Amino acid sequence: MTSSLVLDDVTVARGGAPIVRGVSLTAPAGEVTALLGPNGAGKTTLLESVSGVIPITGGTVSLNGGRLNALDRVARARAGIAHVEQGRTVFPDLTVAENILVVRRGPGVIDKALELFPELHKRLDVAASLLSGGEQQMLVLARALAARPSALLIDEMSLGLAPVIVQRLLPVVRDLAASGVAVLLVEQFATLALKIADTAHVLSGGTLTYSGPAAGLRSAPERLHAAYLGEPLPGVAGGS
Ligand SMILES: Nc1ncnc2c1ncn2[C@@H]1O[C@H](COP(=O)(O)OP(=O)(O)OP(=O)(O)O)[C@@H](O)[C@H]1O
Repeated sequence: MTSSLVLDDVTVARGGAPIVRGVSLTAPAGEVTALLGPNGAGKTTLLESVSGVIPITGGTVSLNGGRLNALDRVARARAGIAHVEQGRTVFPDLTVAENILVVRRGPGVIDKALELFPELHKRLDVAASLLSGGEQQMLVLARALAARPSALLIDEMSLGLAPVIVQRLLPVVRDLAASGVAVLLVEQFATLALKIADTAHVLSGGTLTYSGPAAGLRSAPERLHAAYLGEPLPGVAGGS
């Protein structure tokens, strides 16, 4: 069986109102799956329902064939879900090394987590609050990796970062996926996400309006635009 994160007909409500409706998608190990869509479409809500921050109200979420619905957030993390939430949530008073060791202790943990981030390796004893925004985002990613996840959910990695930093981070996300992780990437800058994504899904008004190869949107901005506006694209919407 190929390892992957699978959402089947997922519905999520907030404050009694349905926000996400009938979303089915697969994020396979080794690939970057982009989840795009306009503000308020429900992207963050969907990621939160996968990691267990909020419950799903219908459908199933499974990882590597195991159903996650009944598991709380901690159990889902143990099962292999890592969630990098919006806002670069480092522990500001802890050093770079300590931020990683919070997740896992043991020989080689820091070296392994920082394999893709040589700039952080030079600053192991620096308090996280003294890092730049880009370095903090790297640390959040490194910390997520320390848990050795099967699936990594990344919410708006580029928020507030200079384009040059985002350009540095994107290939890292690609490498991460190449190491065997299923990456589900929510990103406000669709063109950036499409550069590294294998597959893309567009969520508009809580439902998927495009599911297909990222290349299908990279080369056709008008299709991306139509999907953002909520126009289901024939033959590709709603699938996995
Ligand atoms: N805690 C909450 N209680 C009730 N409604 C909420 C809550 N959080 C978000 N919402 C609503 O859910 C909808 C989807 O929000 P969500 O943050 O998931 O969208 P998004 O696609 O991630 O948007 P953005 O790109 O702006 O972050 C919005 O209408 C929002 O107002």
